[in-house]
Amino acid sequence: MMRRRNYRGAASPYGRGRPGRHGRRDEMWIVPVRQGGDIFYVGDEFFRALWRYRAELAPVYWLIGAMLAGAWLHRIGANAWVLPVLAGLTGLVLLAFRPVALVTRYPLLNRWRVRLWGTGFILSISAWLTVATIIGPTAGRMELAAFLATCVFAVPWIWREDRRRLTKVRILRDRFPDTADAAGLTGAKMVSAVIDKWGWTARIKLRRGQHWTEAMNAIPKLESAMGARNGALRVESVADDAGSFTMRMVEVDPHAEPIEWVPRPGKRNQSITQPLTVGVFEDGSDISVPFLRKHVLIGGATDSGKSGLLNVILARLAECGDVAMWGIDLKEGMELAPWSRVLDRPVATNNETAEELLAAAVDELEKRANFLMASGRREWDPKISAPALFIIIDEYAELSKKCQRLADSIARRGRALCVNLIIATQRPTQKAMGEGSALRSQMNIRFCLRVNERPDVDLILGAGKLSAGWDTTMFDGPGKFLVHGPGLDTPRRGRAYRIKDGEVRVTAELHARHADTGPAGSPESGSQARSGVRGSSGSPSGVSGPEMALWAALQAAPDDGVTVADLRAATGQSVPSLYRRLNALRAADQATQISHGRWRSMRPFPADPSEPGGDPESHSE
Ligand SMILES: Nc1ncnc2c1ncn2[C@@H]1O[C@H](COP(=O)(O)OP(=O)(O)OP(=O)(O)O)[C@@H](O)[C@H]1O
Repeated sequence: MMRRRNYRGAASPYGRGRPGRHGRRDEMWIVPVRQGGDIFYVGDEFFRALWRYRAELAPVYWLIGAMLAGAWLHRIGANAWVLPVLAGLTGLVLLAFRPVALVTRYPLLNRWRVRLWGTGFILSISAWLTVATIIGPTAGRMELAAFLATCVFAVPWIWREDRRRLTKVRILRDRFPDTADAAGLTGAKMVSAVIDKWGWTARIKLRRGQHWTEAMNAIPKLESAMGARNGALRVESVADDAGSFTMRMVEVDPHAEPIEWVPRPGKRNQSITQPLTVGVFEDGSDISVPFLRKHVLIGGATDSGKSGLLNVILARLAECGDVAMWGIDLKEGMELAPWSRVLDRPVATNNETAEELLAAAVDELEKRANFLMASGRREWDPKISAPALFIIIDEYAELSKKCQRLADSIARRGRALCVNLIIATQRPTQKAMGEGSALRSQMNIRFCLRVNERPDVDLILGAGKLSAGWDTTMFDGPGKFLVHGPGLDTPRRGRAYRIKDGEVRVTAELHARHADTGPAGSPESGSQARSGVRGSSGSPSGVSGPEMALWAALQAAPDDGVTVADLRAATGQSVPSLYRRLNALRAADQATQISHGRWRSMRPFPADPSEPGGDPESHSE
């Protein structure tokens, strides 16, 4: 078989058409030879460095560029002063109006500080060039002026956070071959790196024939080669490539100090269908927890940070447009009071109002179950018009037996229906959770903060967790926890964000669902507590939203249908939105128009739940 020839004419046994590697036994040594002597090599490296570090060297290039441009304009003649003036004006106009293409290419222009810097830069350089055109770039003190202006603009340019990060990435990448060599991973290359607050993460490509587990074994050597502290480095495999790995260097212990709360931008534009970030793992990565259709248990000793974590979860849920929340706080409503405008029902502060609230939740759950059965579906898909309902219970052990029975019922049946519990308690013993209750086993996400007794870990996280290495008795600061749940099955130490009282107030204000009416049981909220809930979307349709109210009204409609005016009253929706939904239901063969302006459901009797049915909500709103 003819072998393909490489570029030097040597036959490659691998037929790749490129030079073979040094040292193959059946191959002669091929040493790449540079044309020219050492001076060319040095020159080559020098120009490469000028290009590679162009961002850092930019101030020098500006200075040289300005001097050359000034000299050229001056040679053209004094009348050319109009050119730098026009160029400067164009720059200022572009900066002021920022065309989409420009901002897409340079997103930093969205920052006012960058624009301020840009305005100053354009004004200075066009003014200097105008004068240089008329009197010459070296006349008087023109060079000094250019040098000083360059220094002034270079400081923020060099100091920019992202530029410093970029420089650090480059240094890491350039040094990595030596580091890898020292750790016995000769030939490994850093392909990319990202710097963050706590350290950096890099993707490493190993030499062919090496496996990522070799990097795992080389961790102590890598730490030593990089001069890092013990335990600072983590190595993880890359799913689709056994010869690559991800290297995470934690330079600053993220848990050494409280981690400040980071709100999400925008107003209620998050969704419960996405995991919510509640804190930071010890390696600096975000703790993203999937709350959708999950019951949550938070356990820990006094002052371990349960209420703090509960506040973070509430803040994250408040940011979701497709979530409604109710609260029970038997510490006289102290913990949940700041959230009263976010909660869709007055906070229950005693066992009587808690019982009403939980009974309403069971009622809601049954309505949802009937609705899903009638529409042939099994799971509630939360959306703004049909939100997921979370019932937050601080200090569960204080609830009466009757309340606990209702909560147990919600825990058993509420998951698929998006009626979920978030419970905080110190020790979830069988007694505290209610005798004969299966509530604990229904909790799919469990946060275990510091506990005083080792067996409490098993109580909170589940039997066998302590012996499997989940131990929180040694945790020193408040807010530190281990979390167990779907996708969270290794004991990684996490710390919740610290959300201060002021931030709670700001978040609650930003995501307020209604005007404040005080806790349940207070005179001003009495009528609401009795009548049920505040409409989660301002409609009279209750927490399930207009979608379910519409469906219920269509199902209850007589044979000659229900009028659009009645549907409006039942759902609180506008006529165009109602017609949009009605047409979608009609297209799905679930509703029919009997006569002008009169509608009813096509399926007045509950369908067989095992039968795959249409989804009345699957149409765009
Ligand atoms: N993530 C956190 N980071 C830093 N400090 C925190 C954090 N969470 C809570 N703290 C602080 O720890 C202290 C106790 O917190 P918290 O009240 O939440 O504990 P707790 O477990 O609810 O206590 P208790 O059982 O007495 O209600 C408070 O001073 C709070 O500011």
